[in-house]
Amino acid sequence: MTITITNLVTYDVRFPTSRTFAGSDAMHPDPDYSAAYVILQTDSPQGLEGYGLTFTIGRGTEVCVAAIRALAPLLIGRTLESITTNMAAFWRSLTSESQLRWIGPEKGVIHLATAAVVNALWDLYARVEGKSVWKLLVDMSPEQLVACIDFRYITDALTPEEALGILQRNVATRVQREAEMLQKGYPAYTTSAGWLGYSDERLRSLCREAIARGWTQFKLKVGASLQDDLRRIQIMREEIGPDRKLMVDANQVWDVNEAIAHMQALAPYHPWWIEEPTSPDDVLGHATIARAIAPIKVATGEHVQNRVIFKQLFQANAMHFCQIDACRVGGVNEILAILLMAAKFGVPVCPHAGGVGLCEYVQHLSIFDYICVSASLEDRMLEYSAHLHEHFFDPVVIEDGHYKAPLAPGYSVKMLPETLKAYAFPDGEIWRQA
Ligand SMILES: C[C@H](O)[C@@H](O)CC(=O)C(=O)O
Ligand SMILES: [Mg+2]
Repeated sequence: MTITITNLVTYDVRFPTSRTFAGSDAMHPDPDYSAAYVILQTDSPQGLEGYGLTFTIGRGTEVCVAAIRALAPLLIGRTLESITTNMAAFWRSLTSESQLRWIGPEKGVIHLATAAVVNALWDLYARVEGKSVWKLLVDMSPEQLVACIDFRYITDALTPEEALGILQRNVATRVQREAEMLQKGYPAYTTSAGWLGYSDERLRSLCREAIARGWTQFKLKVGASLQDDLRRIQIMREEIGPDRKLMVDANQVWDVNEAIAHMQALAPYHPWWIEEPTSPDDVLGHATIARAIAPIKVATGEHVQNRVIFKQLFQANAMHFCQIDACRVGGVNEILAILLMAAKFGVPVCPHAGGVGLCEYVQHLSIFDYICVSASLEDRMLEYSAHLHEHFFDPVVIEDGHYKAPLAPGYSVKMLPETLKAYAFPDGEIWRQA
């Protein structure tokens, strides 16, 4: 079926989560979870559209919307087929557009916008094929997958031939892992008990509720005063016991030496990883921290801007867990490059999902990663945060601490029309009442 993209519509959608401190951390104490949301309209007789978003936390969403509008002429008028037959070339045409590139390149707002548009395109592609995005990827041949990747700047770490080799060695056993995913789902951890703005009582009661629901792995926000962090980690450890996993997340507030000192003080509570201990751009700083605080591990990625910085983090042994974000880097195509580099360097991928729509996105990426790339669940888990799923047509389904594999066609981020209306900023009723 040949379909043409006829229009791109974008929305600024914001949820007032700062009112309850949901999503709060040491660097972002008052996030309003938000999305620069995209609809790709087409001439499909069935009315097929593609839906994508990039995650933001309030002010600045309008800047992402403007960047998405700047990219729109690169898609409007194109047939889906002309794009999918050479995905890598299409991706490069967006990220290397001769004038827009200057305001990146491949980073910041223009790259967030690229992600929204590229993800909307994958959503459309999957809907046309009648598959969920993970299944669309799983059904592609290794050659087709490699043809989606722009290898510019990463061939010193991963060549197309090596990427092909990784994918090919897993082909024979894909079917078993796909059946396992459909039956058991992908293991997860919860972030929802430990937001920084929650009181000690709330932290305690949310840990209890989460355990009752079957959660076995927990993340706690840290990075306030050491005294507060010690008190809060003690509460979480008391509640979850010595055997359940506890991870901590500082959201970039520390200098390198502060991170080391702080983590040495928290070490008696056995955190499994420290996430974003310092600036996401500081590759060598992460490596220094990783060496100094072993056996505590280092995780990062939600603010890592592109495959080039991920490459350096891998090359420098600077992170033990790779936390891809579905819309920080340039959408599915760039994620494929990062998953394959992670496999080559033997680093488990545990995606970032604390945000609106991120859980919906990353379930597809982790399920694909397991079936086709890593072929392992060891030390791997997907983040889960409990808020705002009710705004999607196909919200994530969690059972017993696992994500159920999504089966509906697309990438799962299509929002309800009433949500787009009520939470539109600044004119939706939620904001007019504020
Ligand atoms: C501002 C976001 O909620 C951020 O704190 C999420 C995050 O760091 C995570 O989920 O990890
Ligand atoms: Mg984080």
